[in-house]
Amino acid sequence: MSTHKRIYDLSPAEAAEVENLTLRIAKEYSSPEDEQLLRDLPLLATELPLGQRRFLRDFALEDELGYCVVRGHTIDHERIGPTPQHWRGRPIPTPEFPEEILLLLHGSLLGEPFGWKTQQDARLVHDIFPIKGFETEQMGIGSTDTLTLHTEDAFHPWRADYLLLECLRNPDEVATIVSEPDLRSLDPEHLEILHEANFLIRPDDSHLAKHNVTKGVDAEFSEIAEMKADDNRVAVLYGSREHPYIRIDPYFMETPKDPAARRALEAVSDLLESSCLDVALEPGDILVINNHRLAHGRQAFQARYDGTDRWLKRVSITTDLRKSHERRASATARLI
Ligand SMILES: NC(=[NH2+])NCCC[C@H](N)C(=O)O
Ligand SMILES: O=C(O)CCC(=O)C(=O)O
Ligand SMILES: [Fe+2]
Repeated sequence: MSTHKRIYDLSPAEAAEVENLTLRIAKEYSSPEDEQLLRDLPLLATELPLGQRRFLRDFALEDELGYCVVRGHTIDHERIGPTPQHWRGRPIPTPEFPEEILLLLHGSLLGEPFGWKTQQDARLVHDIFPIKGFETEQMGIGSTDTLTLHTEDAFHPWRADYLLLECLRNPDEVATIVSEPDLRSLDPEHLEILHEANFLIRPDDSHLAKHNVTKGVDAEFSEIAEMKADDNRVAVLYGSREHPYIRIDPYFMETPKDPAARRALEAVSDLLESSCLDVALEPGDILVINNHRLAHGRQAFQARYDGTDRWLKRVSITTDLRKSHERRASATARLI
């Protein structure tokens, strides 16, 4: 059992300190994509309270828990304004640039922020809010259907090591679903099969060309299209046998033809479903997800579309930028 605490609650004094820090940094840089900001993040993060930094570092090093929450940041609802209708066409920087910096500072204590050329028009920090017309989609912008349990970008070998979700607004207390299964409870025969490369995980719909207007990334979208049909089988469990890591997104996986593989996938999917917990994020919470241990999703809800909708910010963090070198434009570029 891990000794790491699940929640770090900032004191009011710490929250004020952090707010001043992010407001100051926002004046010194131009946007979340500002290359100088990305270079400076770990240097700037040393100004976060020590307890907060230690909490994140311990979470990462112990590598036991699937998630933790840093709670108590101040969100200035006046300044950030209403929840937008779409993530496209926002001003640069956005009014919530200080909140984006806050998310990036947390990420920089765990690794390097990166983004996808094929997702949210290649932006580094993503918006998660309901968008009209996408209600029933299996994407963060959906609402009326449960967002089914998944590893973020499970299909991709360069998926995030950590995924950070920051809550700006959540008036209806819509829960993020977390599932941290005790994989050791699985049948040894299933465990064996899940550790072998038997499974096809397809790209999810957020990476489709039709949801993006980014120019000059035809090669990347073609690659996604190929990954929808290839025969690149992967293991669902990996790492140690005693405390395995998991990559899974049952909704976007193919049912294995082999009956034993099919039964093993069903068993781990059932275990995931029976290990679910609701975490309703509060404004000022940052949910830190260990993307090798936790599967996550979101409860269904009714969107308001009146500027008061639930609004999260999301960023992907890698501990190893080098593995995606071939796809990044330069050593310091963040888009893959
Ligand atoms: N089971 C799923 N719904 N998987 C896809 C997850 C949503 C996706 N990560 C997005 O950005 O919208
Ligand atoms: O809205 C949430 O709480 C989670 C969203 C999510 O998992 C996603 O967009 O991939
Ligand atoms: Fe997700």
